[in-house]
Amino acid sequence: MKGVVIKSTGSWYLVRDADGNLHPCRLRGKFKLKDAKVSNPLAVGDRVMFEREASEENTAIINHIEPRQNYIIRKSTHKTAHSHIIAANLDQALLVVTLVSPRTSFGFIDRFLVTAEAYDIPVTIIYNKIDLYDEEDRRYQEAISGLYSQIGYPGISCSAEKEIGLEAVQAVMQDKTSLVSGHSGVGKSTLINKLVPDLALKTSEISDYSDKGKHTTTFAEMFEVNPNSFIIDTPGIKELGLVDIENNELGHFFPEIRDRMNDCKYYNCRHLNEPGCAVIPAVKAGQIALTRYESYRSILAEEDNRR
Ligand SMILES: Nc1nc2c(ncn2[C@@H]2O[C@H](COP(=O)(O)OP(=O)(O)OP(=O)(O)O)[C@@H](O)[C@H]2O)c(=O)[nH]1
Ligand SMILES: [Zn+2]
Repeated sequence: MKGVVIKSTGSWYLVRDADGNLHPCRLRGKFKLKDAKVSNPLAVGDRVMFEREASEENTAIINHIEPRQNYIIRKSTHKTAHSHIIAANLDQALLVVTLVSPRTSFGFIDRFLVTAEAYDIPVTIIYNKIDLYDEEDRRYQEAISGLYSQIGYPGISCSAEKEIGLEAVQAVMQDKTSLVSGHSGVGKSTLINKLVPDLALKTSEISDYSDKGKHTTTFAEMFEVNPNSFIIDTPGIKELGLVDIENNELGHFFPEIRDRMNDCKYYNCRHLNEPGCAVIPAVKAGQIALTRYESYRSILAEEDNRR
């Protein structure tokens, strides 16, 4: 049978078949880790084939993993330790941010976008808590969402709590598997609760299975919004770890820098103070937002420090 992993605990997996039935599964022993730097062979979102074992009543065995279209990892903070695959086969990421209560920083947003670019995952930014806006906040919001949509990250404004604008969120999720991210307190849980019918029921159904496993540490869970649309929630994961980015590659992950860097005089221009740089004049002329350029510089400096 075919299915999708909706929960992974490390030692066993919960797989959803095409009819929506859940199957606790184990991985056939022959699966070795192909990538030695990664600690888990299978993650939420993986498409698998599985079969029931005659001897075991309740557990099925996964015997095939489909190649991944993409995946996101969490890098370990220890240099020697393994990275963890958080989720696989994502169509898009929805980054939930708030301009008030609390205000999401540009640094946080841009870092997330760089990672998503590196993984080639499209991002829509969800501006939540618009019910708290005053006139000034509204203007600010328009400027910020204008800035990001021009670069290629469309925005949706909503209030999860007051149920404003949720149809638009639903529309972008339709027929897709979406990762929902955002820092603590932006309203991810509130939003997911409004979007996923019977969420409490589904959560308890999943945790019924979890109790049977020994290691229940979970990194991500997948929920059905409707038969063709899924959300991947990553409780406890605030940021995606930056992937390894070579020194002069970072510009590739800022679309507005990427568009101009071919005109720089030096092929390895870092767009800091090099002569003949095509990026710096665009920042000065206001064609590239200063906040974006500052994020670029700050990520670059951090990468330098890690070397
Ligand atoms: N005014 C207002 N408050 C909201 C809205 N959405 C969520 N909240 C409130 O914001 C607080 C945080 O919401 P959560 O849904 O718990 O946020 P979260 O992103 O899941 O936070 P973590 O679980 O810490 O990751 C709660 O008190 C919510 O009631 C909104 O649209 N408007
Ligand atoms: Zn340059």
